Order: sequence, then C-alpha cells, then structure tokens
Amino acid sequence: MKNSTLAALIAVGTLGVASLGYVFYFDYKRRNDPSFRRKLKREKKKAQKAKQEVEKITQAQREISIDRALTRALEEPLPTDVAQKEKMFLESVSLGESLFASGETKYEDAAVHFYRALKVYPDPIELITIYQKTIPGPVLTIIMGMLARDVKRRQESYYDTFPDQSMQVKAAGLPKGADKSDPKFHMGLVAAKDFAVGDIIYVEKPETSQLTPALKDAEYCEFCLKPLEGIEHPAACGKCSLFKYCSAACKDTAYDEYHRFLCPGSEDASTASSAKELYQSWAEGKELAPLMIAKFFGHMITTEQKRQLAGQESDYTLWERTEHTTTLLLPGKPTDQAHQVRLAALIGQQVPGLEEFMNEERYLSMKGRILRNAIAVRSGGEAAGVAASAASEDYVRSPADAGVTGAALYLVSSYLTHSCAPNAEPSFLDHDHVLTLKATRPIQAGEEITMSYIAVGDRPTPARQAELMEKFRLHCTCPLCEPVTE
Ligand SMILES: C[S@@+](CC[C@H](N)C(=O)[O-])C[C@H]1O[C@@H](n2cnc3c(N)ncnc32)[C@H](O)[C@@H]1O
Repeated sequence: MKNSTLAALIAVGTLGVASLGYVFYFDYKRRNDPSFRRKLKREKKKAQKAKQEVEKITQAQREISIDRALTRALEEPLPTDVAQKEKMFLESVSLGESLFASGETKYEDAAVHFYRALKVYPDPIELITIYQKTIPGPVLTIIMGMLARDVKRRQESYYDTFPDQSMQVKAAGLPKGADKSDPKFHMGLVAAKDFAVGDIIYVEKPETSQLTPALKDAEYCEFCLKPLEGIEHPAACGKCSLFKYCSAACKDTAYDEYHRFLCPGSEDASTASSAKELYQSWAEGKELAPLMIAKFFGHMITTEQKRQLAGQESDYTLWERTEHTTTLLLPGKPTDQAHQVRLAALIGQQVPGLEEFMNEERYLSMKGRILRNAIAVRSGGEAAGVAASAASEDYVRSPADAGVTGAALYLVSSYLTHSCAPNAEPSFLDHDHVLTLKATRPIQAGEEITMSYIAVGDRPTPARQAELMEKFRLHCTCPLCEPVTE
C-alpha cells in the first residue's frame, strides 16, 4: 500500500515536470515559428470543432435521456391516496438510492424513481433542496432536466384541454398562421362550431367579482351581485352582519371561498380590524382590484384544497390558469404595497408557505390581470344606472356604458379580443355575475369571437380609438379600424 502511494506520488511529480517543460517549449515555438503558428491555429480550430461535436453529442444524449426518463416517470399513474403516496415516496427514494449505488449505467433509472418521489411529495421545493444536498451531481442534473421538461410540457399542452370542450370555443394564436413576431399576433377565442344570431356560445362563472363602490349603500348580493329587490329572504353573515346575500347558497359559498378569511366580524381581533380596513378602503375609494384580489386568493386556496382532496393534483392549478392570461405591467404604488401586506397577513398566514407566495410581485401581476381582463357585470336593479367609467378609476371592459353593477374576472372570457364590429356580447341573464356569451352576428366555425370593450355606437373611428387607447392602452387593429386590403 505504502509503495503504491509512493509510486503514485512519483508519477504525479514526474508528470508535473514533464508538462512544465512542454509549456516552455510550446511558448517558445509559438513566438518564433510562423508556420508552427499557422499549424497551431489549424489544429486549434480542429480541436475546437471536435470538442463542440462531442459536446453536441453529449448534450443530445443528455436531452434524450431526460426525455425518456420523464416519459418513464410519468408512465404509471401516481397514487392519489395519502397513505399510498407516502408508501410510494419511501419506496421510490430507496430504489433511487440503490440504483445510483449500482453505478453510471443506472443513473437514469435512479433519476426516474427520485422524480416519482418528487411528484408525490407535498413540498417539492423542500425536497429539491434536500436532493441538492444528498444526490450526486450526474443524477441531480437528470432530475433538474426532467423538472424543466415537465414544466415546459405542461405549459405547452395547456391549450389542449383549455377551454373545456363544453364551452364551444378554442383558444388560439391569431391571425391564423401568424407567429409571435407578427405585430398583429394575439391569443383569442375561435368558434368550435357555427353559431346563429342569438345563440348562446357559453356560460361562464367568474373567479372573482366585486360590486362597484358606487353601490355600497344599495341592496345587492355580496357574492353574486344580484339585486336584492324582490328577494323575500335575503341571508346575512351571522358574524359581521355587514353583508347580505340573495340566498343561503350564496352566503355559504362566499363563506367557503373567501369570507372565512375576510370577515370583519371575526373572533380574531387582528383579522377583524384588517378585514374592516379592506372593506373600508373599497367603500371610500374607487378601486375594485384590492377586494377582487383578496377574494381571488381566498377562492384559490379553497379550489386548491378541494383539488388535492379529490386527488386531482395533475390538473392545472388556478394560479397556473390565471398566469396563462395576459397581464399589464404595473409600477407598484405605496397603496398596492399596503394592500398586499394586509392581504398576506389576512389570507397568507392561514396556509403554510402562502404568505411568501402572496408577495408584491404576485399582487401586482394579479392586479394587472384584473385591469386587463375583467369584464363589467351588468346585473341590473334599480340602483344600477352607473356608467362603466364611474364603476372604478380602473376601467373595465364593457360594451355598454350604463347599468354596470361591478366587475368580474373570467378565465375563458379573458381571451376575448375587442372589435368595433363584434360578433358576440356578454350578458347576465340571471341578473348575477354569471356571464352568458351570445352571438350577435352569425359566426362560422373557426372564426374569431370578439366583444366590444366600449360602447361603440355610431362614433367615428378616431373617437373609438381614442377611448380604447385612454382606457385600455390599446391600439385597435380590428377590421373596422384597420380594414384588410387584399
Ligand atoms: C383581455 S385581453 C384579450 C386577450 C389577449 N389578446 C391575449 O393575447 O391574451 C386584452 C388585450 O388584448 C389585446 N387586444 C384586444 N383587442 C384588440 C384589438 N382590437 N386590437 C389590438 N389589440 C387588442 C390588447 O393587448 C389588450 O390589452
């Protein structure tokens, strides 16, 4: 043993001296011999090319291995039951470890099992941190590659299942055949079948909605924005008795979805005072967004909890769905920060990890989505004579000026493009926040479905365009504003 150590030391030493000598020789030749320099350049180029080729092949092999590993990891369905998940997690980690120990040829197999463990672990980010400390480099590289590929595949296949077939529309990149570099490129909705004038294209419930502050003293259902006139037995929250609902069902849904986090009558003094502030700022101001965001996050938690209970983790989360819609990039204002901090304390604290999730960046991204995509609700009632522009200082898409009672955010309708000659119109048939999209012109399968974001009337193009620019920072490219010349 001692001898072999010595031999190794001598070998290293000798090699060291030899290479040093070569360096000197090399440098002397390089400076003094032009033909050697040329030869060297050629050889350097050749070597570089060979290195690039090898890197390309290794990279391609790595990509293939990552792709194959991901397909294998997701081939078998993952368990949904908690006990089964725990069992599978332990088995997968232990299998991964023993495969890794078997050597390089088993690295991909090891990654497959470690990845399956990751898919059922409740806190994947935490597990990745543990993996980073415990799993050796080559396997970790495959796992991280699988993760990136999984996220990419998931994103790319989003529109395969959204919108649901029952909505009779598809989301598509438009104009047909255009790519993202085309200035007219946008995502929009196309008809999945022909529609006649008056046909209902789809009916959609919102992810969040809010009554306009102008109607704060009027009688409307706090949840669905239905006028309470004529409703014999409106319900009310037993704790805060601040809000009325058109039915016990609306009261219970509101409680489940968000009111349990936002009740000003909460037994917890700090929750109660923060919630009061939130509603007060809505009542005093003109902003709808803070309350809509608060309700949205409450709804998101409830949806997520239900999804996990039903074992539907592989479905897209509401946040992922929302992130697919466009947003406005907004500079944060001091009031935004105050709202975000209050909200993180009110809702975020209730769920581990959510307080950090509800940071200022996500708050602003949600506000931007509301400003860009919300649609005016026109649920009617005696008090509703409010003009769309008076509904909020933040403009909401509304094809009619009068009768606006609030605003709501819809996932599918977020994709409706504006046209000054639209072929569809949102209406509120049950006098609540549920949107019914109706065809106002005949629509052929494959044709883009549009609504008007403003009251078009018979105003000339510059007037319409000025309003669209002022309210939505939108340079209208609809066929009426920019006729297509053949
Ligand atoms: C509610 S989103 C509609 C969906 C959006 N096109 C997308 O790609 O997700 C509104 C945004 O779409 C674009 N848009 C809608 N109608 C338009 C029009 N007539 N001309 C130009 N851009 C329009 C604007 O960028 C606008 O802010």
